[in-house]
Parts: sequence; structure tokens; C-alpha cells
Amino acid sequence: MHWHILGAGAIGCTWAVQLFKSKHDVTLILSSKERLQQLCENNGIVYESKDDEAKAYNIRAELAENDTPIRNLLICTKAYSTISALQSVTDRLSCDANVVLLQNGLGPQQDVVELFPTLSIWAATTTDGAYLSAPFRVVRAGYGETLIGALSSKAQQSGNTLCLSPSGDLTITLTNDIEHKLWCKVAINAAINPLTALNNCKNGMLASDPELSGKMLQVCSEVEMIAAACGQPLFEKPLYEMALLIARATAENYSSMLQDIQQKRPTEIEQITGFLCKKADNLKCHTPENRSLLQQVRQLSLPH
Ligand SMILES: NC(=O)C1=CN([C@@H]2O[C@H](COP(=O)(O)OP(=O)(O)OC[C@H]3O[C@@H](n4cnc5c(N)ncnc54)[C@H](OP(=O)(O)O)[C@@H]3O)[C@@H](O)[C@H]2O)C=CC1
Ligand SMILES: CC(C)(CO)C(=O)C(=O)O
Repeated sequence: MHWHILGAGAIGCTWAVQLFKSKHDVTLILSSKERLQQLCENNGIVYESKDDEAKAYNIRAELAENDTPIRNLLICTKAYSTISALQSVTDRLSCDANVVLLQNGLGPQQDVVELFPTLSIWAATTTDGAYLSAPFRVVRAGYGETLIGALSSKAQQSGNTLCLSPSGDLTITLTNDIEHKLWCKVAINAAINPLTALNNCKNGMLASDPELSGKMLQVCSEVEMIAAACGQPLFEKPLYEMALLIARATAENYSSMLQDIQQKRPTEIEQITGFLCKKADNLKCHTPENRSLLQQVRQLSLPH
């Protein structure tokens, strides 16, 4: 199976290597000639993990302007780039193409389904962890699970025909309720990411500092109210208990939002808290804690 991957960051490089190792044909679609040159100088993607020493994988790459058809596309950009990334290659998609969106946050996935109603759109959410130690040098930091499910009606009608597994060290599970899984992930990210970003602290502090735990409790109650009003009840346990569990399990981690701010990159705040606040506005729900976090993180986030 031939997979094109748009977004050769930490997650895109991880997937490229794992699909390549599982004998899929893989082509990266890069954003510029400079990035093609970088990949070439790197001798491909260098991948390392606790089980594998650093090793280079010679993975093919091209620009969006190339005109070969795309049958399977995985988009692993940040959520704010999903739509423009997809638009850069839409004229190359074959009529039966599968498009998989692997991003944190919510909003772009639904926008893509609306903008491209005839495409077979899938969404994915992952608890894997990876980071780049340099361009195209990826370190697999955590082994989690990736849930994938059909989002558009065309994907739903096609059944579970997505050919992604077996895919090396990735644990991939198909789900028929991906929207709910995306809501659960966005709720956890809304509980943890803005507070750690604004307080410049590791995730564990949200569980150990009573003042921060109190704020997280308020954030969680508002998020639960919005989710319920949108017909998306979250976990069996209260969101606050789930967020505390995850903050403790990832106590030594810096959230992705804090890392984005520290490294002067745009954040995904609009697709996390921004998405929830927009829903709250439409439903006339009062969500002062999330609104305040949204405004404060906006001030620290670089525009994209
Ligand atoms: N890293 C992790 O451990 C986890 C990440 N996630 C989520 O996965 C998603 C991806 O994260 P991550 O890999 O860390 O992000 P990165 O920022 O590392 O990678 C994003 C990549 O997308 C590329 N890109 C953006 N627009 C385009 C375009 N139009 N054409 C080609 N390439 C493009 C960027 O390349 P360029 O710089 O050349 O523009 C960049 O390399 C995010 O939503 C994140 O929240 C979820 C769980 C864990
Ligand atoms: C779960 C959490 C908060 C772990 O750091 C995360 O997904 C993130 O940082 O974006």
C-alpha cells in the first residue's frame, strides 16, 4: 500500500518509519526545496527509541506540486495547518483516496468533512509520544495507542477498509466512534495544557499544587458541561479525576502547549480551548475559566 505523509514532524517521521518498516510504500510531502535538501543531507529520517539505536531510513520525499496521484494520505501537521496542507494536494487525490487526519484538537476535522464532502476522511488520535532532536531526527519517547475511525459518510460506507496495520511499533485500533475519542482527548488537553503553559510547570504540578488543582477542577466542570450540551458525555469517571490521573502519569512531562510557547512556536489553543469556547458561545454556556485561559494563552502564542 502506498502512503503519502504530509507533515514530517515528530509524529509524521515516526509514522513514516513504522509504515516503511512494515513494507508500505511511503512518500513524504515536504513544504519546501530546503526541507528536501535537509532530508537528503540527513540520509533520510533518523529514528531512535528505547528498543532501537538511532538508524537512518531512506524515505522518498517530494513537494506538493508533484503530479503523481495520491491514494492514501496521512496528515500529521499541527491542527492549525491541516486545511492548508490538504488544500496543497487536493488536485492529486484519486477519487477513491483515503485521507487520515492525525492531530490534537477539534474543529479542522469537521471543517475538512464540510469542505470536501466527497472524500473518504478518517480521523485519528494518539497517546504515542515523539519529539525531534533535529530536523528529520525523531526520538520515540512514549508508546501509546492510536485510535482511527471513519469521519465522513464515504469513509463510513467503505467499512474498515483502511490498510494501516500491521505497522511496526505502532498500536493501531479502529474505532467506530472516533468523534467521541477526539472529544475525550480535547477535554484532557483543555484541562492540562493551558494551565501548564501559563504556569510554566510540568504536568505533575497540576496534581500536587492545591491552587492549580482547584483551577483544573473549574476548567473540567466547564468542559464537561459543554461536552454534555453537545451530546458528547466524556468518561465514566469525572473529567477532573481523569485529568488528575493523566497529570500524575505524565508528571515529569512538559505539555505540548508549554513546549510550543517555550520554543516560540504557534500553539494549538484555538483547536483546544478555542474550539470549546466557540461551542459554549453557540450554546450560551457560561465558561469564565476556559475563556480566561484562552485569552491568556493567545497573548503568549505566536500567530500562525
Ligand atoms: N509529538 C507528539 O508526541 C504528539 C503529537 N500529537 C499531535 O500530532 C500533531 C503533529 O504533532 P508533531 O508531529 O509533534 O508536530 P510538528 O510540529 O513536529 O510537525 C508538524 C509538521 O508539519 C509540517 N507542515 C505544516 N504544514 C505543512 C504543509 N502545508 N506541507 C508540508 N508540511 C507541513 C511542518 O513542516 P515545516 O516546518 O516544513 O512547515 C512540521 O514538520 C499535532 O496536532 C500534535 O498535537 C499528539 C500526540 C503526541
Ligand atoms: C496528555 C498531554 C497533556 C501530555 O503531556 C498531552 O497530550 C499534551 O501535552 O499535548
